[in-house]
Amino acid sequence: MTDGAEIRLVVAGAVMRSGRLLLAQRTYPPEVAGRWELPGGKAEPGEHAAAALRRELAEELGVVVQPGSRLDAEVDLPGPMRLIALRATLVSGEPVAEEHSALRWVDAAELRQMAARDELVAADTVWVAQLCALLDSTRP
Ligand SMILES: Nc1nc2c([nH]c(=O)n2[C@H]2C[C@H](O)[C@@H](COP(=O)(O)OP(=O)(O)OP(=O)(O)O)O2)c(=O)[nH]1
Repeated sequence: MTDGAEIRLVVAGAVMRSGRLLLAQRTYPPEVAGRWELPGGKAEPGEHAAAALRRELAEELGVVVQPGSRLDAEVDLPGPMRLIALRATLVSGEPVAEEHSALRWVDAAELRQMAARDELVAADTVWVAQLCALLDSTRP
């Protein structure tokens, strides 16, 4: 238990298209700057995960997404925060890095390679196996 501080929910989006996953490169804080993550952000108090993801991806990437099912793992982060990820489908718009330094679409092999090279935000490595399986099953 903590000192009673509320645990803040962080919702990340696994946006997949044609066997590729959208990754975004963080610009801050310094300890994770340059590493790649699933785009997303903190839910407002009382905000549902899907609504938070729609809002964050509109703000960060300028797109409309349809949130879907949750990835298996969740991660407790300092703060305290709890990180979850939802699959998401692009409904309209093409992602633009409004708040990240870069975006890239990776296939399963590239995602595995980035994880092996320690290029991902540490917490996100819990999803690599599941994401690779999903990417391989949706490859065109
Ligand atoms: N968005 C996102 N955040 C992640 C991931 N993995 C991970 O450890 N985090 C951490 C980094 C941050 O400490 C926290 C989310 O912060 P954020 O900076 O994305 O949140 P936000 O968009 O609401 O930003 P802010 O207004 O608080 O600056 O969760 C991930 O895949 N996506």
